[in-house]
Amino acid sequence: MRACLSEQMRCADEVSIKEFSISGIVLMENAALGIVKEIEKEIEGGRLPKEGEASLICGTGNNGGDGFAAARHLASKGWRAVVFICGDEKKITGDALANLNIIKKLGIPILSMEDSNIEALDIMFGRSHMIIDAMLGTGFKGRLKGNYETIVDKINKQRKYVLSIDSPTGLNCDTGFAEGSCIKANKTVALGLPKIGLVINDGPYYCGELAVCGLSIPEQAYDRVGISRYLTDRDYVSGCIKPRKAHGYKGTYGRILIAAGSKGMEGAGLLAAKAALRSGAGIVELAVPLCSFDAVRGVIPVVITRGLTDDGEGCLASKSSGEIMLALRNASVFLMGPGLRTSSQVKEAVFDAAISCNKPAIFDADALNVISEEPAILLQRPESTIITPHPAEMARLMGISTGEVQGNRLEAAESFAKKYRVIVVLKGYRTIIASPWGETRINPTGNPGMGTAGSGDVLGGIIASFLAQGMSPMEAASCGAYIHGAAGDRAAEKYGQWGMVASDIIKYIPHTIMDIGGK
Ligand SMILES: NC(=O)C1=CN([C@@H]2O[C@H](COP(=O)(O)OP(=O)(O)OC[C@H]3O[C@@H](n4cnc5c(N)ncnc54)[C@H](OP(=O)(O)O)[C@@H]3O)[C@@H](O)[C@H]2O)[C@@H](O)CC1
Ligand SMILES: Nc1ncnc2c1ncn2[C@@H]1O[C@H](COP(=O)(O)OP(=O)(O)O)[C@@H](O)[C@H]1O
Ligand SMILES: [K+]
Repeated sequence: MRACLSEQMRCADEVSIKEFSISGIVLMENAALGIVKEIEKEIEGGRLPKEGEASLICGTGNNGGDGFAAARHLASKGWRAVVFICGDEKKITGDALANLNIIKKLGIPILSMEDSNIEALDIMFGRSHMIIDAMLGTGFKGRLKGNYETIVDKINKQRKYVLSIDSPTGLNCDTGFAEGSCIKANKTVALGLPKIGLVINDGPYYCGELAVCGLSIPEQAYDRVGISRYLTDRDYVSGCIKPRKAHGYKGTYGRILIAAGSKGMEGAGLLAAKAALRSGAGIVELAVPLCSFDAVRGVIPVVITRGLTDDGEGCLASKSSGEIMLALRNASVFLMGPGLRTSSQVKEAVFDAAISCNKPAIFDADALNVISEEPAILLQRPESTIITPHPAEMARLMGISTGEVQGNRLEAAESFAKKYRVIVVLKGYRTIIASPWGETRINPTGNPGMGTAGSGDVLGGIIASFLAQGMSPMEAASCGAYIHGAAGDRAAEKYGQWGMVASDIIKYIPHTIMDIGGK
């Protein structure tokens, strides 16, 4: 599913209205119908009563207009709808005014949020079964002005069921951050497309459950605006996970070479190897420094192991790159980095391999730490490249602070992907997958329990596996992140976020893939 900036949504609305003649009032009516449909789902789920009192807090823009129209539909379904207008009623124009005039004629109670009424709000809200936040949507800028902040705080204090229309008021729906007070909704009904800020950073916290009402805006309108950011969903992933061919054999599903590990860090490569096999790779070969060879040989009987020349101090020697190149002749995909450490010899080995490896490659962990000394090396890669940095590794690669990366994760991933022509998988809450050609995907799965040693190694293995089985690099990175997170969510259900470890994520990869449609 696509996700967009508020400005892009405004353009798509405009294209629908002007080029496809879907008038604004139709879009607003569709919004109201979509909102009421989502409320009915809550009633079916027992989270709301069938009828009751609904307070609709409406702003003076079109977000408020959606609220006026929703009040009419709720009233027709037996709800006692009470509309509160925030701000100067004289500012209401166009479709919003048309809907306000209708509810006035219908006799739906309308109260102005004059300062004098504010103190009475606690009592009014206290009576409601549901509060609908139709104050501000994509037109909101900066920090809440006037009495909005007080109203938002009062609504949050009520702990009533709150449904936000299009975006929780106070949330910057482009960045996913709130500068001041912000509605904490139970459910947010995004109109048209979900705005990016609803799905990254603090957005999901404020939105609660996210539902999307398409408003009947045609895909062509989004194409016209050039919206190329997506929220990866189940349908996308199941479309990429193809049934295995009846005549397939292990060679059909790729051979992965993993170069990983150093003395005492043997687990990283093993986790990646096992994750790759559990997600369908045909053959996995794990190459480690000779000094680590005994620690990995035979640990996973189905993994081929190989020793590479070490530097006598527990890490890869620079000349191991020649041996890696030899091993790569039979491989279809290369994964390098987990647990390598960062000596100067490791750096040479990584740089040689990066330049010479003419197979699709994934660089992770310490491979990225050494590449961050000269990221331009990535431009010399002869084949497609995926990098999987966590925020601190991304910061090192970009020469900025981790805070700067986290403050603008989309921009960080997208700019690096374009500059160095690689697919960036910027890990963490809502992993971002950015491509050099402008397509970006946001991953919705995963949980804080995945902040556990080795979890990233598992991700590298899954992505390598999908790549080896024929997915495009962008598909492999996006589906890899999705399956990794979804398997992590299952692991958290079983062991809890506190108790789960990286190997638990691997345990749930097969079931997760089966659930998505893989046989
Ligand atoms: N055809 C369409 O386009 C469709 C649009 N749709 C709906 O319209 C919504 C967008 O509508 P919109 O553009 O009217 O903006 P909206 O979110 O109502 O806010 C405008 C108001 O915000 C105010 N304001 C701004 N910053 C503020 C602050 N910091 N603190 C306080 N106030 C602030 C600003 O006041 P001003 O700054 O002008 O004084 C102005 O009054 C969209 O989210 C969706 O719900 C759907 O119905 C589908 C069809
Ligand atoms: N709060 C979270 N929500 C979702 N995923 C998370 C969260 N915290 C961590 N993860 C995921 O866990 C993995 C951690 O990777 P990484 O930091 O490289 O760990 P390690 O180096 O120990 O293997 C990443 O895939 C990341 O996206
Ligand atoms: K809103």
